[in-house]
Amino acid sequence: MEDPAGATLPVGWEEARARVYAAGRDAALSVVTRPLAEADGHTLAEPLTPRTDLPAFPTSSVDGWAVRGPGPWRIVGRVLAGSTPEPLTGDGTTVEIATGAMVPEGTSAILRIEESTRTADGRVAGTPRPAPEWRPTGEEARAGEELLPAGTPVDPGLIGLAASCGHDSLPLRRPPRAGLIVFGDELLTAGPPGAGRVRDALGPAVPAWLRRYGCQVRPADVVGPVADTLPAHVAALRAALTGTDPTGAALTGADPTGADLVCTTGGTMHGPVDHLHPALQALGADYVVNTVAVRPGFPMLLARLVGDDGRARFVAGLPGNPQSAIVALVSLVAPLLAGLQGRPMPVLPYATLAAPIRGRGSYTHLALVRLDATTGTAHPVRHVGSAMLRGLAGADGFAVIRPDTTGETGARVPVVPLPLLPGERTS
Ligand SMILES: Nc1nc2c(c(=O)[nH]1)N[C@H]1C(S)=C(S)[C@@H](COP(=O)(O)OP(=O)(O)OC[C@H]3O[C@@H](n4cnc5c(N)ncnc54)[C@H](O)[C@@H]3O)O[C@H]1N2
Ligand code: MOO
Repeated sequence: MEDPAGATLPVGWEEARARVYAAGRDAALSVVTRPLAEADGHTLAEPLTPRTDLPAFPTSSVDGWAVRGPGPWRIVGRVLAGSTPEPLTGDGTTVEIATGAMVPEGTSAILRIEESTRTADGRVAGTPRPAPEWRPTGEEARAGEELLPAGTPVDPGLIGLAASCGHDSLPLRRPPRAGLIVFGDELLTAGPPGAGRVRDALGPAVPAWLRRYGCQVRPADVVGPVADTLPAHVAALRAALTGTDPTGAALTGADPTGADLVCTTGGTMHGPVDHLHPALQALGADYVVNTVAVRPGFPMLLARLVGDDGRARFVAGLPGNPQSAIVALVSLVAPLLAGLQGRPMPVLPYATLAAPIRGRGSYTHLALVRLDATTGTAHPVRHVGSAMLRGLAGADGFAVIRPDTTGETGARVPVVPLPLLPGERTS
């Protein structure tokens, strides 16, 4: 979208998220079949259904005696887990049964071993509990019943369920492959900042954030700082998107299909050495989103390139200011990745503001907060300038203060989470 002066008009934050999610869905990664042991971190491409009823047969929940009719009962055999028992045909008979064993046809009750006694002539006596001591066929699920929908992330809980449902492998969407290109001649990659130069804070951090969103990022796919020239920008982007080195040769060990998503940092504005927009133009990219009405981070963008193979690949332009880059990750990259994997749009949790947060006029304000899980409250943190990372390193996410509003104490607001792992930020 262009205004009459030729400058791009920023799109609303919610609209931008909806657009990038839809673009991801339209370019959803192809479906592959993977054995269960390799399925973690993938996404269900089809609903998960059991191959049989669960349990597949009536299953004893206790060690004891499967009895028929009134007691005492004469012992006629034994059934262990893992076999198909003969039916109990006569009243007054019993078989010893193990937990997990298939209950013989004709069983009227199961008597726990510790609640049974023996008569003088060796028969089993006792009173079975009134509630059945076995799990009936189909108690947990019926064959073909939808247990989890397509788009569900595969985690260890799902993997265990799939195995119990009888699956050896599943149709899945793989984790996206991502790369990072850092722009900026002023960046140092080692040692303390000074003399006009700052440390590259994004090259080491963004790949780790991307991995927490489930991306595969290989060390070789993290490139830069790239020289502040247009040809260097074009070459770096082309190489990352195609899996070749900047001279066009295939990279040793590189995936010849390139990354699904390439993030870049810096150069999103139109300064003298900001080459991202001209580089995208040179590569024939089209914008899904080009600047967003959000503070900080408004110059963020998402562009799409369709390769010779017809596949869409994406470039997420993260602004150079370090906090703004992370705002762009949570704002655009997270919904894009959800779409690419066929997952639902991320649902934002709500929290109650423990202190006021100012609005940013007609822009959405993403304000770093620490969450208190016990009270459900969000607490603004300090040191939140867009060039700073101090506040972010102690925060759980960003409170969303909608355009033309102020975050009053006590207001319920959505929170965009940082992709933290269990145990992080617990102190
Ligand atoms: N005339 C205007 N100038 C700027 C505006 C504006 O509206 N008008 N907006 C500012 C905002 S807001 C942002 S955000 C930045 C975005 O600029 P770029 O994406 O082009 O980023 P750079 O100019 O390359 O760098 C900005 C800033 O961030 C530092 N930086 C860059 N990369 C890294 C890194 N990997 N690690 C640490 N720090 C990094 C860089 O040194 C600059 O200080 O534009 C403003 N300007
Ligand atoms: O929006 Mo800039 O991204 O405020 O620092």
